[in-house]
Amino acid sequence: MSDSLERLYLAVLAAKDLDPATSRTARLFQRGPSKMAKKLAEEAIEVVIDAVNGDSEAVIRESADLLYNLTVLWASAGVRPEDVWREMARREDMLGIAEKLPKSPVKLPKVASPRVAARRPIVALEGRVSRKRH
Ligand SMILES: N=c1c2ncn([C@@H]3O[C@H](COP(=O)(O)OP(=O)(O)OP(=O)(O)O)[C@@H](O)[C@H]3O)c2ncn1[C@@H]1O[C@H](COP(=O)(O)O)[C@@H](O)[C@H]1O
Repeated sequence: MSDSLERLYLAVLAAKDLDPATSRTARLFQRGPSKMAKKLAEEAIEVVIDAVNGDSEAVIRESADLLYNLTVLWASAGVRPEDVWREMARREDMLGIAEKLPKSPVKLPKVASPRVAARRPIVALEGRVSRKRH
């Protein structure tokens, strides 16, 4: 996956200075970051709609369009795929540390914290509302 995104990113860089009349990518670079952002958002919304409609084939197609538009915005913003991979690796490392936390049960404080106490009336209210509905 990261290999094909890197190839796509390089293809986008190679196309950005082509003739906007023949290259979609060059056209997006000519129109600038706000147009790129709009296209990216449109593709994201299409993925969301297709997912909600249960159309997995369309989700796959629109996801590929979404990734293309994401690489265009990265290129415009001076962000390289490896910058994103580094951030992902950093997060994986953090999760790795979390997994190494002691597995013995954590003792809860005897007195509920103010946050938990403050939530109690809301829970009771929710209970009353749902009883009225039935
Ligand atoms: N990989 C892609 C790629 N994937 C998806 N798209 C998108 O293809 C979609 C086109 O689908 P449609 O014809 O249905 O167009 P549309 O969304 O209805 O309408 P518009 O996007 O034209 O407004 C657009 O949303 C593009 O954003 C891509 N456009 C270009 N590339 C690659 O980008 C490189 C540069 O290509 P050019 O931009 O053509 O120079 C090449 O390697 C291309 O293969």
